[in-house]
Amino acid sequence: MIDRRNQISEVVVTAEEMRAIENRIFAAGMPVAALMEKVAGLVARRMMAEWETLGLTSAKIGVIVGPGHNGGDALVIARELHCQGYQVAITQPLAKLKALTQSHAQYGKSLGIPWVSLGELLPSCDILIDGLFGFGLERPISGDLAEQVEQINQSQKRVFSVDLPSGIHTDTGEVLGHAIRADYTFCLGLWKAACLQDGAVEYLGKVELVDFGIPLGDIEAVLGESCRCYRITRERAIAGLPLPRPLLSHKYKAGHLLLVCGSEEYAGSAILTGLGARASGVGMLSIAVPGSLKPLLVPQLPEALIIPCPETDRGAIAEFPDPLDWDKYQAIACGPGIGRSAEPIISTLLQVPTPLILDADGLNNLASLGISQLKGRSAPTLLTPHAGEFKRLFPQINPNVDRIQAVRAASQQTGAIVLLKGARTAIGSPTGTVYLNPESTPALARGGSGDVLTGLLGGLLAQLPKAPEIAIQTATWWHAQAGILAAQHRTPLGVDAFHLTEYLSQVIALRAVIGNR
Ligand SMILES: NC(=O)C1=CN([C@@H]2O[C@H](COP(=O)(O)OP(=O)(O)OC[C@H]3O[C@@H](n4cnc5c(N)ncnc54)[C@H](O)[C@@H]3O)[C@@H](O)[C@H]2O)[C@H](O)CC1
Ligand SMILES: [K+]
Repeated sequence: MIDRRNQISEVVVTAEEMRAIENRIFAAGMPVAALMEKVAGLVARRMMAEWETLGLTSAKIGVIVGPGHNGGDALVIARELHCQGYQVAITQPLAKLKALTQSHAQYGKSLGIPWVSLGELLPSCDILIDGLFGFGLERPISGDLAEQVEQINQSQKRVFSVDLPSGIHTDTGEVLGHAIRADYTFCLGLWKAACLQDGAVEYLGKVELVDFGIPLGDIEAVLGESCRCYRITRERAIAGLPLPRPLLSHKYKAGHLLLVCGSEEYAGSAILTGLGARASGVGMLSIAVPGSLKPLLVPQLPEALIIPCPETDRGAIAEFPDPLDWDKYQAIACGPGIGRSAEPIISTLLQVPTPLILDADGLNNLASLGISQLKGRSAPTLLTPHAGEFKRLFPQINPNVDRIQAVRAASQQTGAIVLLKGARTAIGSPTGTVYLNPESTPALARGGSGDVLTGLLGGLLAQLPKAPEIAIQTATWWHAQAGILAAQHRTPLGVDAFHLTEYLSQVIALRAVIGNR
């Protein structure tokens, strides 16, 4: 039972995949009308439960019915609400309806549910149900329909979307011309990719999956093993925590991380990255910084071994001290605050056969060297760009539309794991698998928060050097959850990077419910 719920909640599909899964169900004998009845009945019950919680049981309901089966779902919902005593009215912007949708419309009319224009509906209802389009949207919304969508958005009514906010592209999350802004989206059966794409974030409102019992066998038959897209659930993230620690552990068994960060100009970066790493529970932490930063770091991170490096005349790391025993590190994380002229440092690190994270100026220097430098790497490389850094590294790939395809392409091009930061951070692996973080907070859009992630990820990677794809999912989820908790306690304005580091342990203690792990 629990197993099914966990598995379903981590699957992410495209429109094409959803249609193929649905077709298998129909081919096996499930009548289309029966499935619609089941799905829409579940949604109607969830809506009524939600309105009870919100104190909206006497709300007047306006239902927007589109031409396809999304409209059919909306009609079943409208009928159920009407039968339960809700005051319901329907608007149908397009005359032509698919046969099943037409049949539900006919029955709805026979029950006396009023059919009105949008102009009449809007002033007379409190809540709107959006059943205009679902995953069948095939072209931009235009003309009179576009005007109606804008009227809906301007009406400020509470909108509950069925499957997706109408006008949102199911795979990319793009607004196709115009889209309805939902307050609540009930995604049907499996998570559609749009629910985890940045482009749709402002249109989705609160999102909820309505599991209607799709057989796991049908999902597996369609998705197979390769090119899968996963939502990073709490369970997936917790599975990557290096807990429980072995009872007979010692510090060198919990990984040794080398951070390479900081410069005279960005001295604080080294501290924030170090504090992020500290929260990971890493056994040993070494931090290579320009020599003059050592006195600054020791009081902040007394447990760390500080490696003072020769400096450039601008106070950046010029080179690593010689000799440096690279073999003792299980992971290296480089970039925060190192400055733009650190190409020799990056070139050296690329030769080291140890899992390597590059972030911030580590990425900008890599862009100057060229991503072809990654080809010869014998250990995993993890790149953690924001959209600007991503564009410098991959000028041919647009990171702002379909972020799933963007990270997949970048990862396959370089052989590196590529994490594209955003409201819904996307992580691509060279196998084609993509991982998406479902929840975050704009409070994290702030200088230094990425440094904390780099440290945290480095610390986890040092403990899981053979499982970089697990470490990066856990770090991404953990960092975002710490931001959410910090924003709850301190308001979104109080989530500076330093305080964020203090919430990393708290979030594990509170949210992971790890018991005695
Ligand atoms: N996933 C499932 O197993 C179930 C899904 N259900 C619901 O069905 C829709 C998908 O239904 P479909 O009929 O394929 O598509 P839509 O309702 O989204 O609309 C298609 C309809 O609209 C026309 N159209 C497309 N784009 C435009 C446009 N820009 N302007 C005008 N008209 C457009 C197109 O020609 C079609 O006629 C899914 O989202 C669920 O809500 C089932 O009810 C249950 C099982
Ligand atoms: K919809």
